[in-house]
Formats: sequence, structure tokens, C-alpha cells
Amino acid sequence: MEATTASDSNALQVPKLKLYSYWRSSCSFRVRIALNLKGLNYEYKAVNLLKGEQFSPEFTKLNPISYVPVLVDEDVVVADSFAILLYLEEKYPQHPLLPSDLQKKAINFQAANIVSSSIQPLQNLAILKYIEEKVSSDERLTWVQYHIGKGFTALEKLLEGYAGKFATGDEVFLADLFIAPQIHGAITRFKVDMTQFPILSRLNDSYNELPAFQAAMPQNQPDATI
Ligand SMILES: N[C@@H](CCC(=O)N[C@@H](CS)C(=O)NCC(=O)O)C(=O)O
Repeated sequence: MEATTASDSNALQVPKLKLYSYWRSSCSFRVRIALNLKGLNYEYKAVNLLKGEQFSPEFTKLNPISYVPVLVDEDVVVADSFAILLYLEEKYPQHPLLPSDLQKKAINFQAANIVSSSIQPLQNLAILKYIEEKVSSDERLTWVQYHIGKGFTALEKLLEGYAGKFATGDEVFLADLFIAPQIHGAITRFKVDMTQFPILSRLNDSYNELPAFQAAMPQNQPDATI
């Protein structure tokens, strides 16, 4: 694992934070957005998933299930993007990730979970490798597109009465941190036709304008290979 430093002139000086991340990982992307929104400076610790660095004894000590992201905040180690985001929210309350309105908060959790439980796990590296080996690479793409489509269709229905510039209104909240990376991957990696999803397409245009999202994009990470 190679260490590089991410810095931003607007970031608060909290150099003790370390983020174990992989440039193309949508789960890491969620946390990178939160760190940027909250103005938290962090050290970027690249974990190359294609080289299997997530299975190294050093990394497995940080996360026994061998997935990125992992956040290290001095002596606190938190793995899993959802857990990390809730940790950051409590420890660093600037730029809140959750609205105070209870219904809107619930919609944020629901939308985040559609992505984190019902889309992303079905497109994880190990699953795609298994389908490619046991069936075919064509089936791999058909599989991912089907599951992204199913999740995106649900999100379109869920957000119909809530979406503004962002998922639940005109402010960025938790749902956006899950939706933006999922759309980015759907377009760039899995060639999903986004014209079927007008609300999500509109949200994506808004995400693309925000510096906190731009800086978190895969292609802008120190370990990016494109
Ligand atoms: N629920 C976890 C999922 C983490 C996860 O699946 N990470 C992926 C990258 S997005 C990973 O490390 N995959 C490595 C592998 O499949 O070996 C989270 O939200 O952090």
C-alpha cells in the first residue's frame, strides 16, 4: 500500500485522518465526498484492489472483511462507508450530512441503503469475477446493468416527491453521497443508459458542478490509472 497526501487549501488541518481507499471504489468515493464537504484534510492510503492488497495481513487487521474504505482517526479505526459517514457526522458536525426533518432523514437512509445494500454489493469485484469465470463476460455486464437499473428505477420513484437540485431538496445530504458515485460508475464503467432516469440524470448534473464531488472523483485520485 502506497501513501500519498491529499491536500486542499480550504481543508481544516486535521492531518491525523487516514483514508484507505481505491480510486475506482464507489464506497471510498462516498467517504471522500464527505471529507471534502466537511473540509477535513486526510492522508490518502491507496489500496490496489486489482493487486489484491485488500487481502494483505496489514490491511485485514484494519478491516477483517478486506474491503475499502477504512478511516483511521488517531486510535479510532472505522471500516464500512456507512459507519465511517456516521462517525464523521458525530465527530465533525460541520456541514451536516443529515437533515433535521425526520421524514427527509429517513428518505436519506432509505436511498443510501438502496445503493449500499441493493446495488453496490451486486457489482463488487468478487461477484463480477465469479460471473465472468463461471458464465461469461457478456453476462457480467447484463447482470450489473439489470441490478443498477432495478435500483435506479426504485430511486426515481422514491425521490419523485423530494428531489430538488439534490436528492432530498436543494442541499446535499447523505443520499447524495451514495447516489453520485453509483451514477458515476454506472456511466463510466457499466455503460448504463441514463436517459431512462431523468431525476438521477438531473442530480448528476448538479453533482458534477460541486468542487467537493469533483475532487472525490475516481480520475482525480492519486492512485488513478486513467
Ligand atoms: N458495505 C461496505 C462495502 C465495501 C466494499 O464492497 N468495498 C469494495 C470497493 S467499493 C471492495 O473493497 N471490494 C474489494 C473486493 O471485492 O475484493 C462499505 O460500504 O464500505
